[in-house]
Order: sequence, then C-alpha cells, then structure tokens
Amino acid sequence: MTTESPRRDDRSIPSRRKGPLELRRRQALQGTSDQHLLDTHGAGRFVHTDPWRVMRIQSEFVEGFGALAELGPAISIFGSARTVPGSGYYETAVEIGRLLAREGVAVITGGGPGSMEAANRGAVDGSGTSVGLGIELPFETGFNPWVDLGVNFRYFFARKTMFVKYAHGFVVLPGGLGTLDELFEAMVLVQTGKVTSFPIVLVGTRFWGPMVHWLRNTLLTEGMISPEDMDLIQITDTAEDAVELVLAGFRRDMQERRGGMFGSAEEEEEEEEVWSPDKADGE
Ligand SMILES: C/C(=C\CNc1ncnc2c1ncn2[C@@H]1O[C@H](COP(=O)(O)O)[C@@H](O)[C@H]1O)CO
Repeated sequence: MTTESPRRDDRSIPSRRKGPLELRRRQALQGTSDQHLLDTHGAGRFVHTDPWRVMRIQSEFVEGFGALAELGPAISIFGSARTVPGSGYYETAVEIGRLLAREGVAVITGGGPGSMEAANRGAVDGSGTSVGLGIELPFETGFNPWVDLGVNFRYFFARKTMFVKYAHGFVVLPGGLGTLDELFEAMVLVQTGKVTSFPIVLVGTRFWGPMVHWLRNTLLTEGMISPEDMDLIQITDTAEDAVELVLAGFRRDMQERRGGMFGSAEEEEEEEEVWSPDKADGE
C-alpha cells in the first residue's frame, strides 16, 4: 500500500513557524514562549520554574526601591497583627505613629491589622506619611485602611530589605512570631555591622522583660552573645520615650553628618587623627 505525502498547505495539520524552524504536528502544539509569558488563564508550569521566580523576585526589589526612594526619614514599627483597637498596645502604637509623623518622620509598617494598623492610623492622624509593606499570605487580609502608600510583596525577604533600607530605626511593640522574626533579623544586621547607627526600641517592659532577661542570663552567660550585644536594644513603656530613643540615634547621626560637612577644620583634623588607617595598623 502506498501512502500519499500530504500537501504542504494542508490546513488539517497543525503547523507554525518559529524563527528559522518550521514545526508541524506535535512539535507545533507545544506553545510559544510568548504564550507562556502572556497567558493569564491559570498558572502555567513555566511560571513555577526557578528562573521565572528570579524575575519576580527582581521585580519586587525594583518596585519596592522605586516606591520608597523618595520617602525621606522613616521609622519601621512592628507588633502583633492581633492587637485589638482600644487596648493599651494599640493606643500606644497610635501615639507612636502620631508623634513620629509630627516630627516629620514617615511610619512604615507591615500594612496589616493590629499594631500595624494602629501605627499607620497615628501617622495619618499626625498628618504624616503612612506606609504599609504588605505580604501575600494564604489568608488574604489586605492593607489596613490607614495605609496611604502600600506596596505588596510575595517574598518575605524582599519586604524585609525594605523595612531596614528605608528606615532609620525600629520600634517593636509586643507581638508573636512575625514580630520576633523582624526584631531578631534587625538585631543580627546591627550585630554583624550590616547596618550601623540603627536604634531598636522595644515597647513594653512587662512583655519584653523576660526575653531581655533570657538574653542576659542565658545567651550572654553561656557566651553565645557578647556583652555589647545587649546594647543592641533599648526598652521603654511609653510612646514618648520610644520616639525619643529611636530618634535620638537618628538626630545624633544627622548632627554628626552635619558636623562632618560643616564642622571646624580642627574638628575634622581631630577626627582624621582618630581614624587614621596608619594608626589603626599600628594598634
Ligand atoms: C494574623 C492576621 C493577619 C496577618 N496579616 C499580616 N499582614 C501584614 N503583615 C503581617 C501580617 N501578619 C504578620 N505580619 C508581619 O509580622 C508582624 C506581626 O506578626 P505577629 O506574629 O502577629 O507578631 C508584623 O510586624 C508584620 O510585619 C489577622 O489576625
């Protein structure tokens, strides 16, 4: 039995061109790169590959940097997503947001409910800039209504970079695992010199006291941290103190910078003498 060759233009045979290739039958049915890229009907397998993920991660950094570049001085405030309006912690967070706003300092939070909402609320109340860096979670919570500039992240690590990069310090209210994660990440960044002049203020001596006690009486006594690591955190009970402490570092920093730029020649010489690399080598 002889088989006739199909005609080149037989429309019943799937075919398409891809650059220099001409593809037919099953070869032609394996979607184009453009289709994979543009198809919005359901998540294609391709979007779950690691190279694709890298692009998404990159875009989170690009969008975050773009959105926050012009923010000016800012403080990140953390605390439980479960703090209820009217509670002491909630009201303290509102007050901290308000006082910072009145100092012309933007408030950055995780954009969620509880203490995040309270701090954003205070920032709006104080006519300041209220930022929320949201995180995509399995249970959608969305931004709290007091976020004026919201950026949503899929990846915790990209979001965490923004909390540190665009803030001059952290204020940490009582919270759970999310808050502890944010607190300890900041402590490690300061401890390892990845960020400098970065005050971390804990609010709530009753709540944080046992943790500070454990740091001192277990981690420090067992040699897991150095005595100076205990200086990474400061602790208070009032909104006023929290704002004073967190801005003291920032103000000192600004003064030092201004001193460096506008200080007297003697001061600059003195500074140079202290930090001379030759002197440091000789030590
Ligand atoms: C649990 C509930 C909502 C969760 N929504 C959140 N939205 C944004 N950011 C969040 C959310 N939950 C946790 N975070 C981050 O962690 C910190 C609070 O976590 P904790 O475990 O409650 O201490 C907070 O600073 C955020 O950055 C609805 O009840």
